[in-house]
Amino acid sequence: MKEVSPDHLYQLFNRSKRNTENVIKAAPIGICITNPSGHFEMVNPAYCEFYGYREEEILGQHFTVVVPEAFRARLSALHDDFIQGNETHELRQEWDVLTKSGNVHTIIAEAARIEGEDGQSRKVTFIIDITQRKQLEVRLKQANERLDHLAHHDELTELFNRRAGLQRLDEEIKRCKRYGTTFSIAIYDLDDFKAINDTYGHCTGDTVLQQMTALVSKTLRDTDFHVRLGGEEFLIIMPGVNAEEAYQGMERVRKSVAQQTFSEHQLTVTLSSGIASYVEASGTRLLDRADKAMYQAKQTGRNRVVIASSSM
Ligand SMILES: Nc1nc2c(ncn2[C@@H]2O[C@H](COP(=O)(O)OP(=O)(O)OP(=O)(O)O)[C@@H](O)[C@H]2O)c(=O)[nH]1
Repeated sequence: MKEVSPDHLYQLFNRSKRNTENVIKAAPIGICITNPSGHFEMVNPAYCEFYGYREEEILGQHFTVVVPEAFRARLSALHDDFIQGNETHELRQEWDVLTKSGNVHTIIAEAARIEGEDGQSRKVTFIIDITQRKQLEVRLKQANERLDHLAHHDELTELFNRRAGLQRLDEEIKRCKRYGTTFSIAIYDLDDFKAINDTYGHCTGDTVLQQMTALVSKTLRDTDFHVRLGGEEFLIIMPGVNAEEAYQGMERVRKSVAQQTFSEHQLTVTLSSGIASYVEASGTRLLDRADKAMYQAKQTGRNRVVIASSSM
């Protein structure tokens, strides 16, 4: 075997060191090396650019200069554990970090332990900026929540829509069948609402619907489920409530609507309502009975609440 001279070995070592340094310098991701006490010993240009520091500014500083105040103690402890080889956390982690100008970014950091020339451990950290991806994820989550909301709510009044209402009605019937409890529904409809649209326009009509439904929701119990069935017809599902209690509740609603004025034109409106209670009926049958009671309320002069009779 050919013998390698110490000089040659030294040259090879230096070349390898230079090569490593060049690779680190050219790397498109941020890389830093911290010493056992957590101070920066090396930062590459991508690291400096990301944090907005010049190399000479950041070298020698404690690495927590790029960590938001709230995480500093925790990250310092993790750094110590890592240097000592006691890390229990995942090496690849997501963190919020702080740039020189005070902006918070999100990074993925991955770390490796190396040995320094003094024989002590060093931590090499590789960082990838995922701020934009994070922001997109947040926007996507918000868009999905909005879509989900739209799927179950009416856009004008923000009440539950017909589909969500009918689904809830079926669930309530199942619950009552199973536990032998009861519930009531009320259907209500504004009286002569067409006249408001015809006189003041559709926009004013919309405002009246929004303000009136908000007032009704405020008057109801938290456990009641308020639904826009369509147009100016609404449904209220009242769990655990019998017909008489539902009547009292709807009388309260009817009176508060009749006493209030709506829109910039200070309009007054009244409503007619029909009530039906659960008696081993299907959702459709229950709606039908409440609808007939409401029709009777309209027929007998409007601005009133009628409980469905057993013959309905
Ligand atoms: N502004 C507005 N009007 C609506 C909306 N949905 C339904 N309407 C109106 O509500 C009115 C309903 O009219 P009708 O069915 O004749 O009922 P009404 O005038 O309230 O009379 P009664 O129910 O018999 O007391 C129509 O003018 C519809 O255009 C809506 O989202 N916005």
